[in-house]
Amino acid sequence: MALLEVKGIRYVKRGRTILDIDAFSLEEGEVNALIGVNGAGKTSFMQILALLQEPTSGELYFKGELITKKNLFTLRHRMAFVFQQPLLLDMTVRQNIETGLRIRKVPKKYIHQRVNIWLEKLGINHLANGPVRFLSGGEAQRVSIARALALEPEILFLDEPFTGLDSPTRGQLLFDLVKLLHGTKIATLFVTHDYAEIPHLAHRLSVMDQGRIVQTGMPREVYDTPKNQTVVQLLQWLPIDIKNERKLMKCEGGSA
Ligand SMILES: Nc1ncnc2c1ncn2[C@@H]1O[C@H](COP(=O)(O)OP(=O)(O)OP(=O)(O)O)[C@@H](O)[C@H]1O
Repeated sequence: MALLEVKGIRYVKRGRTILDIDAFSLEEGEVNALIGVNGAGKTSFMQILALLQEPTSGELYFKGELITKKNLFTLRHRMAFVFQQPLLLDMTVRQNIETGLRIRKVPKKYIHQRVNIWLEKLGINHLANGPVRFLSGGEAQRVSIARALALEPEILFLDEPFTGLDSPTRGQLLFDLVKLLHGTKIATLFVTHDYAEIPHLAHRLSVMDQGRIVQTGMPREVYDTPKNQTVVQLLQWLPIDIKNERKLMKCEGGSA
């Protein structure tokens, strides 16, 4: 069963249809990369999935249960969001991670221990008691990811989390995140404009165009059988390893 499922979502703003999505699902434990040109509707869609925005019409289901105003608040607490900008509070690193746990009413006695675990996992132990205002972009994004993962969400939304980071910082953070996510059952939807991240991180790829999901599938599948010209055009920027992987499979007698 899908963890999160969309049925016939429309999102209209100032008379304009921003999203018109027949069906979409996020499966348990999967990392799904959402791509599309600027303005395609990725952030709007993610905010609706994360229950931060209400669609104009349509239905969302969490583990088969219809999401309504009644269960919205509880279900939102089973999700976490990492924004493009870390959006940290002007306090210490530790306090930033603790705040979300307090809001979600995690018992006090567990908070310190849980924060320690995620400080360690994100490699930011040494920054714990310092103010966030002196952090570099990469460090701040690590805090933001630690804050989200410390909530132990069932679904994680990452909206271009590596934007603005230099290549080595981005590469290391990506490497660490892959290890963390693939070692958990957290379903993740991440928006990216850097297609080099896709083969490392994503089990599935979803392509968005003008407010619609035009194709979803394994990255190589989508690359091999693009549904339309938009997908073809976008995927010409896919990194060489996906293309090579396809050739490699052929050489090894694979079916690709
Ligand atoms: N509150 C709003 N009111 C009116 N239009 C909006 C609103 N929010 C988003 N839009 C429009 O909806 C479209 C989709 O925006 P969105 O930010 O979701 O796209 P995106 O794919 O995330 O873009 P990018 O890659 O540039 O971040 C854009 O044309 C945007 O101008």
